[in-house]
Amino acid sequence: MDERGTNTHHSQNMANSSYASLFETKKAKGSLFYKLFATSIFAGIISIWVYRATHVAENGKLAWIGIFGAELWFGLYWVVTQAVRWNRVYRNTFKERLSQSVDIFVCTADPVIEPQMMVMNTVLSMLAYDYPPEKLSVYLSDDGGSDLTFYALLEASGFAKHWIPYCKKFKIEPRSPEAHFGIDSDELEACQAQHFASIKKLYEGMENRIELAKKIGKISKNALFEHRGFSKWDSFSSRGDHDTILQILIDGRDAEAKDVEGCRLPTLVYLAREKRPQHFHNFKAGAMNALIRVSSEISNGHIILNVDCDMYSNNSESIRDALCFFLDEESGHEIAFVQFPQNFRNLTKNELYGSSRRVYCNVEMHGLDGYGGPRYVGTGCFQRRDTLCGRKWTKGSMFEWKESAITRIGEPVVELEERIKEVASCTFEKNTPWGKEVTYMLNLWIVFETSYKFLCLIT
Ligand SMILES: O=c1ccn([C@@H]2O[C@H](COP(=O)(O)OP(=O)(O)O[C@H]3O[C@H](CO)[C@@H](O)[C@H](O)[C@H]3O)[C@@H](O)[C@H]2O)c(=O)[nH]1
Ligand SMILES: [Mn+2]
Repeated sequence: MDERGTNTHHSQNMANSSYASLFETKKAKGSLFYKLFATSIFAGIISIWVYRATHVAENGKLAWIGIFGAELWFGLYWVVTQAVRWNRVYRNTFKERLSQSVDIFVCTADPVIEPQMMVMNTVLSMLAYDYPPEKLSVYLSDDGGSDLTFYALLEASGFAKHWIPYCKKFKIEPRSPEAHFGIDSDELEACQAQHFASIKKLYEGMENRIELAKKIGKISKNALFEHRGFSKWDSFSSRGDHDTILQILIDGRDAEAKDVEGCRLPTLVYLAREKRPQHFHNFKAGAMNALIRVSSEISNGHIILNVDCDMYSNNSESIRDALCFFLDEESGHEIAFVQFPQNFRNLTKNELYGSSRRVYCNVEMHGLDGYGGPRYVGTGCFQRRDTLCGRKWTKGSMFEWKESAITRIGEPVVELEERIKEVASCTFEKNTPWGKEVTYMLNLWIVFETSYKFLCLIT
């Protein structure tokens, strides 16, 4: 793989224009030392083999065979592990000049095993990304078709008006409320401590209302009457048999959609795609397909981020980090996705089960990156919308950003929702070019459909 950002081709480019790379690639520090060290170990292994082969034991032949076999296996294993350690590269971003629109898809499927508060923490951490709100849209796909999840999202959209400005003001990391409220408030500065207490109270209020609604099995009468969205459940028979429910909870086009400090808010959409018993729904892949189509009619973001509902963003700058790769003028057009592998929270220092996946994340992924890119890991992945919609890669072609159609400006929300409901129907993919060519069958397209270079960024 070429050494993007540091090679000679790049320096020529620098001389010709004012082009500045958006990321740099650095070889691992001490790589020469490591190679020498590895070579010396390899020499040691060979000497052991030679010694063993030339010193066949007279007595105890069985033991000799056993030991030689073990040494051969160890040597072989050691050589194989070097493949992902030999050529490590690390990448850093430069986050200026980023202006693309981004659509975030959060998928949930079961209102019981994926509790509402967990899902809302995911959504809130996405809404609070450090990125211009008018270029950010968050879509919650609810395959459980639960009015309780819809209610929780409605509550979260209200809480977001306090949470987003709080995060920005105090540069909170990470931006999942639950993770933040777990910290020790005694360590905060006096001015933040006061805000911390009041926003925590708001959060607990929201949590209590959601848990109460769950307990009594229905949404509080007030909320029911307040929001037109609940009427969509009138024709709902079961989670496997219902019409599309699409609700734009925060309309980013509306200049009046503001947080408590008067700043614009990102768009927030609830989608429960149509489900019918006679049509197979294809799990997360089916949800992703519906989300791609629905979002193309609402925000049509250039870049799509998909996350499972059981993870939250750990770094509010991830969008800008990812864009630095996609927007690189020299090689950005060769990159189909940038991913942030999932990590676990609350690991103990001495955890024994390999859950921190240190070697995988800090060594082997970079090792594979050195050869052109690691494999796709499913969630936490930024993708170009056009690559998901069947754009073919041709060598040397530069990627052109098309501005999203602005025809929707001025169209009332209710009409917009009704018009695009159809693209989330369970029969949309039948006998249409979309169904034949585009259908995003979970993860497989990456392997079979693209010849892009894949890139991995771990922060
Ligand atoms: O009908 C369904 C079933 C699942 N999901 C969602 O899909 C996500 C992943 O499903 P899960 O059952 O949690 O699978 P995991 O094995 O935990 O997921 C890993 O493996 C999947 C398949 O490779 C990837 O898509 C995921 O991103 C990756 O985290 C979750 O957010 C679900 O809510 C739906 O939206 N609709
Ligand atoms: Mn999961």
